[in-house]
Amino acid sequence: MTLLRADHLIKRYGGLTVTDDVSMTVNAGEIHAVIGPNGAGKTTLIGQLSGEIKSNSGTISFDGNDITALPIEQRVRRGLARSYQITSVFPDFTALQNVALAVQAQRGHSFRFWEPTTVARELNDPAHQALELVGLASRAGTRVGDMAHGEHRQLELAMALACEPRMLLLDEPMAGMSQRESETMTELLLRLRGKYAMLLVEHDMEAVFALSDCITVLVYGKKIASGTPDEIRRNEDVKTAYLGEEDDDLAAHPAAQEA
Ligand SMILES: Nc1ncnc2c1ncn2[C@@H]1O[C@H](COP(=O)(O)OP(=O)(O)OP(=O)(O)O)[C@@H](O)[C@H]1O
Repeated sequence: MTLLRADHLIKRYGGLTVTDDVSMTVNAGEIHAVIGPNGAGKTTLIGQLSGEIKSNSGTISFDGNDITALPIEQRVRRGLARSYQITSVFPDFTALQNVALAVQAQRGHSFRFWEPTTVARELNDPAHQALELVGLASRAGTRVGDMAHGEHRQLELAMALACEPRMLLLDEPMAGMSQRESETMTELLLRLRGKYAMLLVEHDMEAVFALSDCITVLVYGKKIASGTPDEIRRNEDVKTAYLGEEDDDLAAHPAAQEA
């Protein structure tokens, strides 16, 4: 079942077309990766889908409803959540407090007339569940400023999950991670697959090929290919697009060399 559908999205900055007529679909429960060389427009596309960036043209529908004109918070309430950047957390607060604040932000003002103890439970229970889901239950009382980088990225995910999404937009969840941390995040996303649809922008090709049901390749804002990991590995246009890329060289990656 198609959960998210983007049709003919265009984003221009002056004379530069950053998203160039991109159409794609993401099915419920599936992990759909968007890859491409630096500057291909991946982060911009995520911004357009989340509502942070206004498209010049094109439409986005979620669960069959047109959400093109909806602001971020209304998209979140419908179940389309972008993983928070760690810069938006409070380092002196605990992990639990930060996730509880994300729950509160998502639920808006509905607690105004409630008893404080009820408010605390209504915020802390889903926050605890989200921490449990990402494997941070034992760190609930830890000050966020004292947590490791990998744990910060898990926390960002917990904050997005606390909003009870149906689909997550994940912009480089493995960025800056050690090999071990990256493997932990890959295992975590694999556990969440099926329950949540995910659009994943990631430079770690090992993770992308291990996780994805479908991969879309962007180059200079244009979609040049979309298909299963096997189809993408074998695609000549994709191999050509990545030649010369030192860091992200798809052709040089073990996952790609299996083909
Ligand atoms: N606000 C902006 N104003 C002007 N140009 C922008 C703006 N945001 C992005 N761009 C340009 O759009 C292009 C795509 O940027 P974007 O960050 O979406 O690419 P990306 O594929 O996510 O790159 P990376 O892999 O390096 O994160 C780049 O050329 C970038 O310089």
